[in-house]
Amino acid sequence: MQITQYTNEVIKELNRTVSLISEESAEKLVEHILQAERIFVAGAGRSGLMMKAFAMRMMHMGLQVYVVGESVTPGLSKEDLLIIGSGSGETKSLLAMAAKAASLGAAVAITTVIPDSSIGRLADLVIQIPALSKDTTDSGLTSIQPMGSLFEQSILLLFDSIILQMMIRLDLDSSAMFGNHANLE
Ligand SMILES: O=C([C@H](O)CO)[C@H](O)[C@H](O)COP(=O)(O)O
Repeated sequence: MQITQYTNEVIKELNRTVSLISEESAEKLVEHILQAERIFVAGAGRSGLMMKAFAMRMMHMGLQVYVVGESVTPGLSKEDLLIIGSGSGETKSLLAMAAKAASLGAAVAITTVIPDSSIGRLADLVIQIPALSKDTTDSGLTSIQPMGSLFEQSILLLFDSIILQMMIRLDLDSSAMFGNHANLE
């Protein structure tokens, strides 16, 4: 298959996947974000890269947002929201973070393939992504892509769409957000 044909197949997979995400749970994530004092995001590997991309856009919106594990990230408190991106919902470091956040009384949200995963069961809000997790072989879903690619792409698109809705809610446009763009590049 040619590379551009692969791209078309990936887009079809994404179309199928994002159309099955619950609008209600996505809206609830928006509410949680807007009500939180500060937002912390966490994820490992490629899922973590998508969480960083989401954090960057929220920073552009003027929200107080931190990536867990960065040297300047402060402690979490009960007024805060922790958003985890984990296809499997089982990544040990993230499970420990979710448990700690819950014990501190902070709200925990997760985007995951498996709502009934260890982190999913701990979370206050679960957004299910009907994709494959990195080691799923028998979910009944198929993808031409390896491991968690479909999940990772789907959350990136979901988060970018959540940003679009929050821009309306906060009356922000791209040029206002550009005011917060990095200028030491
Ligand atoms: O890097 C990863 C990826 O699956 C490769 O496609 C994962 O995002 C990383 O291992 C974290 O896993 P999950 O917590 O299950 O998303």
